[in-house]
Amino acid sequence: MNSDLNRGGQISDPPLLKVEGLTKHFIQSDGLLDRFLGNAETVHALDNVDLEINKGETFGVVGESGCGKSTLARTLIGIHDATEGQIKYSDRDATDLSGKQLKEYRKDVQMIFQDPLSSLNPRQSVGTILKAPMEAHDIGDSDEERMKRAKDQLRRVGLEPNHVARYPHQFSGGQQQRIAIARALTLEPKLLIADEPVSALDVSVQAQILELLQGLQDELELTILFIAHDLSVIRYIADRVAVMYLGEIMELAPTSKLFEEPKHPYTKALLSAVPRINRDVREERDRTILRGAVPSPIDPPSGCRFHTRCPEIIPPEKWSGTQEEFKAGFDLRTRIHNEEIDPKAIRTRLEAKNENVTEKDIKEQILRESLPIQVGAYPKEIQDQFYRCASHVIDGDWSEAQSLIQDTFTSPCQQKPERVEPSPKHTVACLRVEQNPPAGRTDSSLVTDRNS
Ligand SMILES: Nc1ncnc2c1ncn2[C@@H]1O[C@H](COP(=O)(O)OP(=O)(O)OP(=O)(O)O)[C@@H](O)[C@H]1O
Repeated sequence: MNSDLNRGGQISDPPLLKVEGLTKHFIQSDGLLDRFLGNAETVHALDNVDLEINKGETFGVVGESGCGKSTLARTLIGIHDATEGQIKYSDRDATDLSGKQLKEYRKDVQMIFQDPLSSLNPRQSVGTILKAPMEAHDIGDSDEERMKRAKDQLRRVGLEPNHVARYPHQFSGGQQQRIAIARALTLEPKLLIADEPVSALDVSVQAQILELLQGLQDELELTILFIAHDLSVIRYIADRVAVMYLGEIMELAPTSKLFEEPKHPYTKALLSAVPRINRDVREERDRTILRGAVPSPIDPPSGCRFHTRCPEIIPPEKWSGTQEEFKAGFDLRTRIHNEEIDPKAIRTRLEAKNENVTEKDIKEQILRESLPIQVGAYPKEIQDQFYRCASHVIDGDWSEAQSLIQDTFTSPCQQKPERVEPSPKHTVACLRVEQNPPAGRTDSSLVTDRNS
């Protein structure tokens, strides 16, 4: 963290890195024939990501496994080609560099990884490992000078200069990460991309590496893009944070703002799972358990990608029940959409207890298992609709079941939300959040208004 920044990167310089509409799709197939026959699938690893990283700040990216954090890092550094979008580095388009400028970008932007050992050649001594990038970039006039620089970097990261003679396996995990950091520093980078650099380490070692990175940042005026799934690590190190879900940024804010006034329901759910650090502060936060698995990035939900799991999904204008009832019905809709109900298995389970199982029993059991609240809570016409859906599921007629339930359970959240700025430097992609809300108005009051 840069102490000169007021935790939010409020500086007037142009950003060091500016990303606009960055998209990375992977084509997944079993081979050329699949591609030829059109059987290949598209993995939406990253979609339409916009962000700016200011000089000297630590920009955090957080999200669950598979949300696209590493893809973002690897696309920024050029390991993956972007499918669409722009990466501007010091006002130059980094997706379109060649020759000297490309070499300069590759020198300026360095990366460290979660597992340092896999990025360190086990057959090379630490000295050889540290000299290699200098050789590739013509840094240092002689081998002696490069070796001297390698020793200086080892000292800088808290290791001994004579460690140049040792091999990676002779070090602990924390020391290996220090070697990886030293190697990145040999090129005097301006931006260090750290992809989960502490998540494989013991907690005490994690703290040492985080302190080392902070010290290096102050000493070398480094800009850091820090990727983690651990919110407490991000809270400790980052000036600003982007929260990712299924390849998209849901919320981006200065760290203190994000932790104290999260706006997006996904951020709120993530934060609710973090144990309270300050036990003196009686700030009770109920844990939000998100129902359902993260959807596949091959077929991500339309609109807000979080809507299928969102505890605050917005009912349509015509909905006259409660939000909780709508949410439960929408959960059933999602299970039917994903064909996640197995009526044969339900029948077998029921028959193990009772010989005379009727279709009505199976329908009731389907609704007991897949509708999070009791069917009796709904008006008669919706109950009838649920039973008809269950009949179609038993018949294997998924498309009938799907179109029947989507008539009632359709949400405005299935449309892409605009990004809004509820306060300066804080952007959120959620229909519940208003641009510059008037003082005293909470986001959840929107729901009340809709349903009143
Ligand atoms: N080379 C690839 N080919 C196909 N799919 C990929 C490739 N790399 C990543 N993906 C997919 O893209 C999605 C995003 O992966 P990514 O590794 O960026 O997520 P992540 O947030 O870094 O997760 P983790 O913390 O587990 O590494 C995942 O569904 C992943 O399976």
